[in-house]
Amino acid sequence: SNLIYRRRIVSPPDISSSYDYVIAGGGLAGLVIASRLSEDPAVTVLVLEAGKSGDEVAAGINAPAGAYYSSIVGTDYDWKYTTVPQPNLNNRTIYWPRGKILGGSSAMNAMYLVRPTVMEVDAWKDIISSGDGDTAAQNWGWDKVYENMKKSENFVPPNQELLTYVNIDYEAESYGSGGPMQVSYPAFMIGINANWTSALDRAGCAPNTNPNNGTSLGGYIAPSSINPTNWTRSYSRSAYIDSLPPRDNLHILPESTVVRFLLSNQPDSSGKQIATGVEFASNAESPRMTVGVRKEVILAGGPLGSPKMLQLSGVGPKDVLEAAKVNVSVELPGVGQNLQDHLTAGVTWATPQETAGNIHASGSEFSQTPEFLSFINDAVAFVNISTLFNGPALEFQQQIKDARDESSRTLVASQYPEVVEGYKAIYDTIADKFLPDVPQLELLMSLISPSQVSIQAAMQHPYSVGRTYINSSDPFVPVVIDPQYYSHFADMTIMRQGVRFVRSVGAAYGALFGEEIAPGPGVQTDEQLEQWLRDSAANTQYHPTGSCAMLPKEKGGVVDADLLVYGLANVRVADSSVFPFEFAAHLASATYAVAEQASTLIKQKSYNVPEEVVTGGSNKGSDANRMMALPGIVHLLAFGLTSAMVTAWLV
Ligand SMILES: Cc1cc2nc3c(=O)[nH]c(=O)nc-3n(C[C@H](O)[C@H](O)[C@H](O)COP(=O)(O)OP(=O)(O)OC[C@H]3O[C@@H](n4cnc5c(N)ncnc54)[C@H](O)[C@@H]3O)c2cc1C
Repeated sequence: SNLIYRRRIVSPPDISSSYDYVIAGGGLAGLVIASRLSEDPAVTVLVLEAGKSGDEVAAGINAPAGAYYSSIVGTDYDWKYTTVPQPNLNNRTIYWPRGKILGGSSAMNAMYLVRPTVMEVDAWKDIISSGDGDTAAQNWGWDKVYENMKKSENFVPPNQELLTYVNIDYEAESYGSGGPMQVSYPAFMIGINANWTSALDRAGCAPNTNPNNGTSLGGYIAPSSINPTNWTRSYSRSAYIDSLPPRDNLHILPESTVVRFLLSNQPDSSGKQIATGVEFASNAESPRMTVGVRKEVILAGGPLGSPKMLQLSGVGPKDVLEAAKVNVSVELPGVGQNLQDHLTAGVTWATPQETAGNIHASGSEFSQTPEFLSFINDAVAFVNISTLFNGPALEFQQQIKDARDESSRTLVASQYPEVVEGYKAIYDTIADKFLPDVPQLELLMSLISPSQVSIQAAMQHPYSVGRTYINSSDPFVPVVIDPQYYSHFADMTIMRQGVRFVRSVGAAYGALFGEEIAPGPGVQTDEQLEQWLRDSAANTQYHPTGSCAMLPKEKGGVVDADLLVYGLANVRVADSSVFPFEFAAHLASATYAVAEQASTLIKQKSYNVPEEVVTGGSNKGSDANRMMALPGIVHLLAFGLTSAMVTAWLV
C-alpha cells in the first residue's frame, strides 16, 4: 500500500494576540526555524504563510515523481512571477516559479542536493568579517556551514541494485545522519546515466568520487532530497513539521500574507527600531489583522518575499519607498539590490536509447510504480574555467578585471554608493578567487522527454546583477523583478563556452546519442550561439539570491553576521536571500544551513520587546493596539504524522 496516514490536529480557532516569534513565510527556511525554535515548549511561535497549506495537493507533492510529472509549477501553489523584459534576452520576460505553499520552493524544486565549495563558503565568511576577532562571521565559514548542512540531513546510501546498474560514487561521511531531511537516491535510473561520468571524463572533466564534501569539481550522480522508505519528496514540511508530534506552542497559519511589520514609535537605547507586531491578511479584500511580537520577527519569504516585506515596512532604498508611497522608517539602500541568478541553456539530442520519458509515456504497469516514478535527473557535473577554455583563461580573467569599474558605474541599476561598493567587493571575489579555482558551470543531464536527451549548461557566477522592488504599497501587487541577465559580457561568454563543452560530452557519448535537435548543427560560431542563447535558449535555473545580502552595511548589506537587519533591533532575515553571491550549487542545501544556524543564533540570544510596546500586548485602548480576534475562517493547523507513514510503505 502506498497510503500515507495523516493525523491532523486543528488548534483553537483563534490565534493568540502575541507570540514570542513570528516567522513570515513558511517555506524551506521558515519551517526549519519554526521546528527548531518550538523545540523549547516555553516559547511560542507563529508561522504566517501566504500560500495554502498544500494538504489538498500533498499527494502530488509527495508523489515520487513530484519533481517532474506531477510538479506544482504553474499551479495555484506557484507565485508565477515573471521578470520585466530583459533587453539582453531579446526582451523576453522570464518565468520565475516559486512555491506558494507550506514548504515553499522546497515543495516544487527538482530535489538535487548539492553543496557549494569550501572556497565559496569561506569567501562568504571573509566578505562579512570585520577581522580575526569576529566570531559572528565564523558561523558562515565552511566548517560551520558544512556542520549545519549535515545537521539537516539523514543520508541513506543507494541500494545495491542501483549501484550495480549505475556507477554512483559517494562517501557517507560527507553527509549528515539522524537529521530531519532524507537524502538518498531514487530507486530507478536510466542506462544513459551509467555512462555519464565516463563520457565526461573522455570530454575532459574527471569524475568526482566524493561529492558534497566541499569540492564539487567533476562529474557525478548527485543525491536527492528523497525519502527512500517510500520514494517521496523530503522537503521542509515533511521533514521538519509533519515528522513531529503536534506542538501546542507552534501555530502555522496558511493563506496569510504578511503585509509588513510594525515598528515602535521610539527606537531602543542603541538607536534601533523595534518591531512590535506583524500585519497580515488572507487576501486583497479581507481585513488586515495584526499579531504582537514579544521577541523577534523572522523574515523567511525567500529572495522576492523578504525584500518585499522589508520595503513595505519602510525599510529599504529611499527612491523605491518614496515612489511606492511607503513612509521611510529605516533607509537601507541594499534591500532588494544585488539580485543574482543562474542562467541555463540545454543542448538536445535524439537518442535511440529508452529514456524515462519513453517509460512514462508508455503508460506501462512499471511506469506507474513508485520505483519508476522516483526517477530523478541526477547526473551533474561542475566544470572549471580551464576545461571551458582549454587553459587557464588568463586573458578572459584580465578582461573581466579591467571591466570592473566601468561595470560598477553602468551595470548597477541603483547607484547608491553602498550598493556600488558591494558590487565591487563581490566582483573582486568572483573574478579573483572564484574564476581560476571554483567551478564556473554546472552540467545537468535530463532524460524525462521521450527519445530525447538534453544536457544543460548553467552559468554559476554571474557578474550581471539586478534588483527586485515594490512599485506599489499594495502587498498584493507583485514585485518588480529585473535580474539584468547578460548585462555583463562574461556571463554570455561562459555560457557559450559551456554549450560547446556540452557538445563535446555529447560527442563522447557516441552512438548512445543520435543527431542534435537543438540548437542544431547549423549553430556554431560565437555569434550564432549567442543569438540562440539570447533569443530562446537561456532561462533561469531558479536560483535567485542576494536581495537581502549578508554584507557590511557600507557595502549595501541588509543583514549582519547574526542575520539581523541593519537598523532594526529584532528583525532577522533567514532564507536564501542572504547569500552575498551565487554559489556553484543549487541553493537548498545551503539554505537549510542558514535556517539551522539562524535557529541556533536565536536560541542563544534574542531580543525582548518591552512589554509596553508589544502590539496588542498592553491595553492602551488605541485601535492600533487592539488585537483583532480572528474569525473562524482561518485554519490554524498543527501537523503530525504517525510512524505509520514510515511503516505503511513497503518497497
Ligand atoms: C522550480 C525550482 C526548482 C529548483 N530546484 C532545486 C533543486 O533541485 N535543488 C536545490 O537545491 N534547489 C532548487 N531550487 C531552489 C530552492 O528550492 C530554493 O532556493 C529554496 O527553496 C529557497 O528557500 P527559501 O526558504 O529562501 O524560500 P522558499 O522556499 O521559496 O520559501 C519562501 C516562502 O515564503 C512565502 N512568502 C513569501 N512572501 C510572503 C508573505 N508576504 N507572507 C507570507 N508568506 C510569504 C512563500 O509563499 C514561500 O512559502 C529550485 C527552485 C525552484 C523554484
